[in-house]
Amino acid sequence: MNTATNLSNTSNKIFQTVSLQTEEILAYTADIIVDGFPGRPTESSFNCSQSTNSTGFGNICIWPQGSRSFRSQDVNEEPNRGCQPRMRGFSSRRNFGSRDASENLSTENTPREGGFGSGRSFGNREERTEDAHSRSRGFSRRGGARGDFRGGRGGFGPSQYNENEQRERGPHVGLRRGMLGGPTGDQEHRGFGVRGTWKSGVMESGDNQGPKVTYMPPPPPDDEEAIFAHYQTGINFDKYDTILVKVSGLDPPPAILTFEEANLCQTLNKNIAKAGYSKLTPVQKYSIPIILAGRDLMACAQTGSGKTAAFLLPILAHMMNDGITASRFKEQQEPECIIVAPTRELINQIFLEARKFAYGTCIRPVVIYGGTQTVHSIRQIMQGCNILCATPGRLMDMINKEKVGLRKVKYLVLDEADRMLDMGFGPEMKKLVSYPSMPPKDKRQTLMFSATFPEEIQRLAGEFLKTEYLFVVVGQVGGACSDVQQSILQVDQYSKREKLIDILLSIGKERTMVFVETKKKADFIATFLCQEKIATTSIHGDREQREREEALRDFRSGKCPVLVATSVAARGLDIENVQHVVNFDLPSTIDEYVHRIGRTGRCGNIGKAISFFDLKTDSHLAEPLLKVLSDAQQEVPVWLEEIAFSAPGANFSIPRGSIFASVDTRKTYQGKDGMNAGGLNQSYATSSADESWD
Ligand SMILES: Nc1ncnc2c1ncn2[C@@H]1O[C@H](COP(=O)(O)OP(=O)(O)OP(=O)(O)O)[C@@H](O)[C@H]1O
Repeated sequence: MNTATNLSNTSNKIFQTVSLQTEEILAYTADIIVDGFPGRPTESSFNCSQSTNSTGFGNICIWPQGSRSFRSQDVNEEPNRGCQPRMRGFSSRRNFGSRDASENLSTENTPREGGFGSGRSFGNREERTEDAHSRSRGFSRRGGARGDFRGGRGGFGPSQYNENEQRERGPHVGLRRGMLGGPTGDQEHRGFGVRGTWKSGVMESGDNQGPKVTYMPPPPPDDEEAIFAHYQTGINFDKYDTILVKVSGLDPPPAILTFEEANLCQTLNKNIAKAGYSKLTPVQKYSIPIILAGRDLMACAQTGSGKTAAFLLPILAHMMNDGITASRFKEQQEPECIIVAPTRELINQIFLEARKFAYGTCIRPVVIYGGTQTVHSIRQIMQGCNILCATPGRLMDMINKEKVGLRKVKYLVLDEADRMLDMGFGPEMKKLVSYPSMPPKDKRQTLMFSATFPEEIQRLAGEFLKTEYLFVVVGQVGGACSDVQQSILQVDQYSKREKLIDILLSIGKERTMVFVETKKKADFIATFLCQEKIATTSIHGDREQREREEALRDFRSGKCPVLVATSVAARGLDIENVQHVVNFDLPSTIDEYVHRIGRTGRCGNIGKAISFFDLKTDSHLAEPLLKVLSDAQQEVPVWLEEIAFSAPGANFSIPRGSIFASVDTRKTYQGKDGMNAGGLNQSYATSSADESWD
């Protein structure tokens, strides 16, 4: 209660918030003294490198024992304190500076569920806000030493904090109340009105708008060995062949069984071999011929099953066949292919894949994303660009600056398409496809990939695709990868940290991603783990891009085998050897759960996912969790079953499609006379499948 009392002296408003959440706050924070969350000293400002080197804890730092609580005005003073792990445990200090606490409260008070317009509906739409983030970071710097608290950058006002925090909390639920669909498109105004940094649907680049982002990502290594570095497929790779594949839509071309059947050019075949690919995965067997045939495609396949190559290879093959010449230095580039993805790290990864497969050709892929210097993006583009890999905010910025022309776009790829079309990014995507110079859908090929595809999104996606698009489903739409052994443990908020430590100690040095619900908590938990001498780093949307990339490098290299992450790292990231995922907090939606646990068990390798289920907050997930577990042939705890069955409105007789669209929604929504029924529901099994579709 001391915490609450202190806070009440500061602000009644805050106090009210505290009163509601005191228990939770105490559970997380009362016995932790950390370095002024949400920020913590950067290495440069706090000389953390010493601590980093000596502890091997990456870029996580702990305040020394005896430091007082953090308040924003401390910013200028902290650099002299140094940075080292405390010697004692976590129990001694409960002294929270008011602002610090108010931020904690903002975090914990953010509702788990929120509808349209609640803020929740922005999900982790990190990209749209990239420059807004950057600007606020920049402003905070003015008040302190360069590179000081990142925590300052988001501002301390609870409302702003909440907004940032909510963005990171995974997919919103607002979508279900209708999103892109409005004919007037005024959702954009609704969606963006909350922030003053969005004009005409395009994020201001930062020019004349406060301090600019100066980060220039280092160029990736360009020696052949680095370009083609890959990890081994796992023991279950061949089991992919037993998964049922369903293709719906008119006249789908037959699947191919081998790379040779794709008739790719020699250079591409060489690159495929150097990448260590000898056998197609199911999504590749079906998607490659469909894309080669010039068809639009929506494809849904489990995490880690090779969706990236499934679209890159046929696009590259087309481009090679078309005899695309190297684009020359020009003020404005007109790429033939645009690929968009929701997070910076993911788009960078896709770019690296594109670079790998395009190696030795004159096709030039380029990547641009937020959190980096705009001029750097412009420079990259101007040097020539055939395939533009971009996050939405930066892409729209470059289009508006006339650095990217859309006239020649033949291929538009939405990776993590359900995320790209939901409330967070949907308006930008709609803007992109309705841009005057963007070829209409019948003049371009539009391709969408994800492991999850809620029905509402499928319907929205239809607007972007030609009517006769094909829909490929490998396994169950929204199904978890069966190579991930899933366990659900009942753990309440107060016991989570202790349980996490137990798990991590038993895991040893195996690479583990720990997902939490908020950016703030990511910092808390990462610091807590460092304090416990577990080398940990963190990634979330409040970290500077440089720090995010450094965190990923440290995690990939094994320097920090534990990565605490928000949903920003839930989708797409393909990191070798991630053996465990821990959902310290369960996400708010089942789809997000599927993506998170899919960071392990990739490409036929096996992995484990442990999730803490808190009865107070996670009961709404019991039913969909039960379905995901049973579909993936996982053990379902009896208690989970009981909760699921006792949940109000629980109804296990509902068809799966109402939660997991196991059918093409065109069938559901267009009725018998819509899409030719003869063209729908062709089911295929790649081999020996003895299961049937439900
Ligand atoms: N045919 C193949 N043979 C060997 N390795 C492959 C093959 N296809 C893909 N891979 C590798 O499998 C890993 C996972 O692929 P990828 O990242 O494309 O999966 P994904 O389906 O997009 O996953 P997510 O849903 O998480 O985004 C990558 O390391 C990729 O290089």
